[in-house]
Amino acid sequence: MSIELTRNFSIIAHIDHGKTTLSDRLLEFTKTITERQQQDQLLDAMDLERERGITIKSHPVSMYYKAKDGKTYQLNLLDTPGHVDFSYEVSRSLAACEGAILIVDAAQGVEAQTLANLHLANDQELTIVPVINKIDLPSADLPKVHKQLEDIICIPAEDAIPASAKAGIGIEDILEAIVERIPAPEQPKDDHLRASVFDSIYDNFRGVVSYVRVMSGSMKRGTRIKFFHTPNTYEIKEVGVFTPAMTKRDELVAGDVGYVIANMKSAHDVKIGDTMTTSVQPCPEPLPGFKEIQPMVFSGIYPVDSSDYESLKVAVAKLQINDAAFSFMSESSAALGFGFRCGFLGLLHMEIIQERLRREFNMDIISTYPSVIYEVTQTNGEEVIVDNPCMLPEAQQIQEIREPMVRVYIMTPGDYIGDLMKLIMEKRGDMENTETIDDLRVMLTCRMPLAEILVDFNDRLKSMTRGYGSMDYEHDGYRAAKMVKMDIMIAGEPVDAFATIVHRDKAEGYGRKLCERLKTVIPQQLFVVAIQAAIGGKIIARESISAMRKNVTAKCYGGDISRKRKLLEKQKKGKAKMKAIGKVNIPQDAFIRVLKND
Ligand SMILES: Nc1nc2c(ncn2[C@@H]2O[C@H](COP(=O)(O)OP(=O)(O)OP(=O)(O)O)[C@@H](O)[C@H]2O)c(=O)[nH]1
Repeated sequence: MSIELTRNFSIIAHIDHGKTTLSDRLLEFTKTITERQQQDQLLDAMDLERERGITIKSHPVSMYYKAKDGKTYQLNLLDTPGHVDFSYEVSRSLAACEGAILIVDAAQGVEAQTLANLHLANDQELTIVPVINKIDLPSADLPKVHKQLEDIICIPAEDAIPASAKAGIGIEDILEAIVERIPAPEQPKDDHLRASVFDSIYDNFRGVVSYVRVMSGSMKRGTRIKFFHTPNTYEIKEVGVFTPAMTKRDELVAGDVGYVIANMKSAHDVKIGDTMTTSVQPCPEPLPGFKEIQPMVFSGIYPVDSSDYESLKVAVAKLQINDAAFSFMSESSAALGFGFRCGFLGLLHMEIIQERLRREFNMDIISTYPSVIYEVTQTNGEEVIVDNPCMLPEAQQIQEIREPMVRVYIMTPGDYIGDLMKLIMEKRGDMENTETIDDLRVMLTCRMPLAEILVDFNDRLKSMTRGYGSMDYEHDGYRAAKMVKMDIMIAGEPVDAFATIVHRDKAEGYGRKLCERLKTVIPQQLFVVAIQAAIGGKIIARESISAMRKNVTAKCYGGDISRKRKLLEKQKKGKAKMKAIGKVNIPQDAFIRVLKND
């Protein structure tokens, strides 16, 4: 297919505005996929994605469309993950396109994620084709959405294509707009191979499959390739396109979107955003935009039963071969035994990995409170990066601690602004902008510490706005803050699994909460147990559990010795599941309960 007849595009949208439904309709209309296949494809999707109703990852697809001008075009649709954890992948997919369809729900209007996605598309200077979806809904309000497009996004309302992905309205108009409005890929300036790797998956049988957009040159089976950010060279075993199944082709040329299989054995052999070129005649410099993926959120993962350590090690290593964004290192904790310190792109990524360990590997795991990365300047001038509260240098050795920040976009009905501003302040955020979107809604922009939105910010936003508020965020550098390490001591012994880095002003409140919660999960002992929160040796919160003599046989009056024995047996078993912290026995699930509840 000649380059003038190729169009590369993505679909961007707020969650639930109809991206998946529209993609399916485009595939159906171009007869790329039959209804029967569509069902199969749905069955193939990861369980997790279906349960959560979000698309985490999906394949690009090539379709052929005979346009009204009589010519047949190859349209390559690159899907983008719809979550900020994967925003680097989104930016690489967008960089491989010339245009994007921007879907806006006719009833809901522009949302926070619509804007965040649009920023990413504008950064890549893509041609935007706005589509107003769900016009079949009785609550659809086209004039309102038109006004929002003009006021907020600065797109002329007449450019927007009214559509219903569900009812099949406007599908042909969208395809025509892709052909007419989105430019063909640029003619390459020379013949050097330059292919941008925008995603990769790991296949148990074929190893790494790289998804690429070829910018110039060509490649086929036998071509020797190399990258700019990994050292090795590889020989290509197979190239092909997505129809949507992987379909072998003789060659990929400039303008094409397809896949490359070379003998790469681990997800770490190829980095997303890197440039693939030939090893014999490499292009002089890489394509722009590469970034090393940095994990932003860390958590310890431990086997509940310490004899499962080896199996857990095998499981995390397997996951890492699949997922280059996931990292781990062994660590040990006095409270939890041997386990791993794991790095994730964000909270959703963390949950996905934990779920996969549970489901695919049948691991019974416990994870510690998530932590972000802190940059620490020590008094001796040395810089250290801290991802584990236990590794924070002593207070007197610290000159400055900087924490990661995010810029948050919040869309909310105007009535809740007051409450939301309070929440933002409580979370140590700074308001940057308030903009009226329409008669009902307002968009707030603020800068907040990443650590503050990690756990419950979105939930509180949702409940505060009765579900009408939406948010999205992007990473925005580091800022100095008064962070301190808070220890939790049980009967005088610090328990490393509960150590956290908190803001000095919030330490008391958080310490009190943790102590109260621990009090409810630690069983009474034969002596009084003190639960204390401390900063650098100074106690800031305290609870105590009164002593009790536990006599399990008390209920068995008199005779029945076998029943007595049974109860004693049971008590012994119960003891085995306890973890001894100093002289206090803490039930294993106490950690789970306390850490989970947050
Ligand atoms: N009434 C109506 N409903 C639609 C239309 N398009 C999609 N929907 C419904 O809206 C819901 C969300 O659609 P999806 O296509 O899954 O949304 P999405 O944007 O792909 O969501 P993510 O994959 O989570 O980003 C589904 O229940 C669809 O059936 C439409 O044109 N009209």
